[in-house]
Formats: sequence, C-alpha cells, structure tokens
Amino acid sequence: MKEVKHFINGEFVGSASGKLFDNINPATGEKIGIVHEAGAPEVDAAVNAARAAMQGDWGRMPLAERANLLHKLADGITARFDEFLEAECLDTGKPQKLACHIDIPRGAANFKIFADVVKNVPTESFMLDTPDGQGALNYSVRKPKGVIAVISPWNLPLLLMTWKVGPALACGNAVVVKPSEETPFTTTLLGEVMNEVGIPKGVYNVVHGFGPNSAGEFLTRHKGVDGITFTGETGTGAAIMKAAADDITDISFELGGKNPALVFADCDMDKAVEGTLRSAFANCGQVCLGTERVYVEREIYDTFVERLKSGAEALKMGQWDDPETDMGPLISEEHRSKVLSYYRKAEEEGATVVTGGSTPEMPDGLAGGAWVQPTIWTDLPDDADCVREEIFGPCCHIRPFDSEDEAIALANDTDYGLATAIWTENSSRAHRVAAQVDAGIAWVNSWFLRDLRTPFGGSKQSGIGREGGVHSLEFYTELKNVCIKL
Ligand SMILES: NC(=O)c1ccc[n+]([C@@H]2O[C@H](COP(=O)([O-])OP(=O)(O)OC[C@H]3O[C@@H](n4cnc5c(N)ncnc54)[C@H](O)[C@@H]3O)[C@@H](O)[C@H]2O)c1
Ligand SMILES: O=C/C=C/C=C(\O)C(=O)O
Repeated sequence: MKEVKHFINGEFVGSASGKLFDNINPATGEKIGIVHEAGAPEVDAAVNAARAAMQGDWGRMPLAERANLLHKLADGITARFDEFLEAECLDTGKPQKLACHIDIPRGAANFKIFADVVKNVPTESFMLDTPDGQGALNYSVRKPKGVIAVISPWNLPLLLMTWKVGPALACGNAVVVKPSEETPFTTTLLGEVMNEVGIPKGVYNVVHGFGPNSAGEFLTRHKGVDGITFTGETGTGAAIMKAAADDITDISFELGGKNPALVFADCDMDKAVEGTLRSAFANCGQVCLGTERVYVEREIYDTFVERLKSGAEALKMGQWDDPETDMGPLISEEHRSKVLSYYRKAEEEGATVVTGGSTPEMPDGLAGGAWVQPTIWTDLPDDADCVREEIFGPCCHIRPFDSEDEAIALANDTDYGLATAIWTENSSRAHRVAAQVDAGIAWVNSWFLRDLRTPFGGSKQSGIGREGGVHSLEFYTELKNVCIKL
C-alpha cells in the first residue's frame, strides 16, 4: 500500500489535518494507495514555497541553465521509465502498450520542447518617429507570470500535467500542482526526479485533494496565485473561472469536447476505420480529443459501420501489463455509472446498438474493475443527449450524410469546438472541410498526431487560450514593452 504525501518545498509532507483518502486501482477495484488530503495550510505552504523559489536561485537563474535543467528533468523521467509506466497504469488501468508510447514519452518530451522554445523565441521592437527627429526605441521583453496553479485531469495524468509544468518552468515560473484525486502517483513521483536533477526546492510543488472545498478550490482562490491553468470538464472550468474572478486571476482552460469524425466516400477505408477505432476507443474513450460522433457518407455507410463493429469487437480488455491488452477500464466506478447511464439513455432515445451497450464478463481478478463494453450506436436523432453531451467513454454514434455541406453542418452542430478528424483522399476537400469545421484542431487522415510546436486548444465550451510551442508563452509570461527616448 503506497502512502502518497504532498511535495512542498522539496520535501514530502503529510496533511496537518490528518485527512486521508483511498486510491483505487480501476482495473480491479482494489485499494492501492492512501493519499493525504491537503487543507488550506498545505496549499498556503506550497504557494509560499513557490513564491520564495521565484525570489531565490530559480528566479535569478540564467535561461540557458534553466533550459538545461529541464532537459535533465526529461532525462530523469526516462531513466525511471518503468516506474512511471507502472505508476501510471496502476492509477488509470490503461494498458502499458498505450502508456509506453504516449503517456510516459510525452510526459518527458514536454519538458524538452519548451526548454528549446524559450531559447529560440524572438520578441519584437519598433523604432518610433518623434517630433524632435531623435526617435524612440520600443522593445518587448517576456517576464515570468509568477506562481502558477496547475489543475490536471485523470485521463493522461503525467502527460497533461507536464504539458503545463513544462512551459511554466521553461518561462521561469514556479508551480503548485493539484493532480486529480483519481491519479496521484506520477505527479508525486515527479517530485523525486525534481530533487534528483537539482530543480531548486519550491519550484515544483504538489498538493493532493479534491475540487470544491478541498485542495483544488483552496488553490484556485489563493491570493498568491498569479495564473491558473486547468484541464478538465467544462463545468469545472466554469467553477474555476468564478473562483478566479475575485482576484482577476488569469486562466488557461483545456475543457471538454464532443468531437466529430467526417468519413467521406473517397477516403482510404482501411485508414479511416483504423483511425476511428483509435479515436473512439483509445484510453477506454477517455481522451478529450476522441471521437464520439462519426458522420459517414451514405454510399460507404453500411460497410464502414460493419468494419468499425468488427474492430470494436476485436478489442481485448485486460490487465495493464498484458501486452495483448488493447483497452483498460474506465477510471472509476463513479465514472462507469455515468457512462452506463448514457448506455441506457441511448436505447431510451431510440438507438440501434450495433455492438456493446453493457458491461463485459471479466476474469475473476478483474471482476471488481470499472469495465464497460466498447459501444457503437446508430439511428439516434441529432438532438439526442448521447449525440450532444460528452460521455467520455468507449462509445460513438455513427450517422450517414449525403453531401459535404451537410457533413460540415452536422459537425458544427455542437456546443464544443475542440477537435475533428477528416477522412478523404481528395486534398482540395481536405483543406476545404478542415477550414470550415469549428474546431481548434483538425486532423486529416490521422488522429492524435501531435507536433508540440503547434497551437493546441478549443473554442466555444472546449476551452480558453492555446497551449503548444510559442503559444504557451502567451499564458506563462507577462509581455512588457520598454520605450526608450533617444
Ligand atoms: N481539452 C483538453 O485538453 C482535455 C484533456 C483531458 C481531459 N479533458 C476533459 O476533462 C474531463 C475529464 O477529466 P476530469 O474528470 O478529471 O475533469 P474534472 O473537471 O472532474 O477534474 C479535473 C481536475 O479539476 C479538479 N477540480 C474539480 N472541481 C474543482 C474546483 N471546483 N476547483 C478546483 N479544482 C477542481 C479535480 O480535482 C481534478 O484535479 C473531460 O471533460 C475531458 O474532456 C480535456
Ligand atoms: O485528453 C486529452 C488529450 C490531450 C492531449 C494533449 O493536450 C497533448 O497531446 O498535448
């Protein structure tokens, strides 16, 4: 049984209140950890430690040295790859063959990419004509924003946390991270690596707990916080926005989605089926960029439905460390209840259940886990809750369309605007459709292909701001203009 403490000012410490909560392995339902729940005192200590780090060695550290330390940090994660892999898979239930290609390598790469971005990003200057003819020189400089609150989700715990901590530290900030109560392990393990590579104490702090009236809310309402970066549900984002309003604290949000895939008759069917299988069922459907709405051109609709059904039914569910496992469980019993409530609602709303729709028979050792069947529906109305609301499980609805304009209209008929996948071998159509779908990220003949230099984020109820490459600097720095009269 692992005891999980907070990481504050370079040390692992417990909660003054003594409050603890269980950490459950979602694949088995077994208790695998006991976690300290932070109260206001721990959050206060973490924010104060971050502030002190900004005023100490870290705040004075030259850029090149800071960037070099972040490269060492990435190497430190890689050196302990298997520990991070096991911790992440025990916490989430996800299969090792997913985490060893996505979660852990990206968890490390996020530090390298931003260490390199900050070393190479220019700032602007302007010469201003003045009446006396001498002119004035304007130049901009980027300064760290300060103490950043990082609130991260449970679906890709390490990756999505370092996607924020990487640029935050690269820009010279200090952070207080509140990982999801479902997945405390890898964020805490990173504290050990921070000490190993020599990141000054107080630069990276971790407090555990929940949202409302717990560590999350204490952190987002803390007056010592200069910015809040959050990834999670849209409703939570609204609550955090309200908390931030009192002190006009800057926010960066990566929120929910109800992403469409558009499959045209001129697609490469093998690619479209393989890509949609991944986008619908990877990580047990718990990926914000995942596909829950599939629109298929009518002439290939029956074939596509049949092929996606076959692919879904071939997915193997099992233990994280079984190399044959394609899909793990949902993150928790609570989330499984939510997903199963949509499985029931789909049938009430008139769905044809092409495959799935219930819970699978699992072997004894896994019978206590949060398992659900990969599920495909057809024949739902466009206004069905299962077509409009984010379910965040291994399920999708397939609907035919008859024209490109109809496909685009269907794709855009949503409150979200995060991602889309477009399957067509016609390059003019690819560019034309990608330009018209209201989404922050449009993939063509691919999905989750990530260039970390590119802008990442969503519109409407999918988020505020963009992360990635130089775009992250807009949130993690304050841009100052200096005007020198010559
Ligand atoms: N856009 C993206 O990049 C992206 C990426 C991953 C997940 N998500 C979204 O996240 C959701 C799933 O993750 P989740 O269930 O962890 O989300 P969630 O909103 O329930 O929780 C996310 C984090 O916020 C904390 N939190 C909850 N209420 C809070 C409050 N009032 N104040 C401060 N902190 C609070 C939680 O403890 C957790 O650490 C899905 O909606 C998914 O679409 C979006
Ligand atoms: O569940 C959402 C996944 C988000 C992925 C990223 O933010 C990324 O790849 O940088």
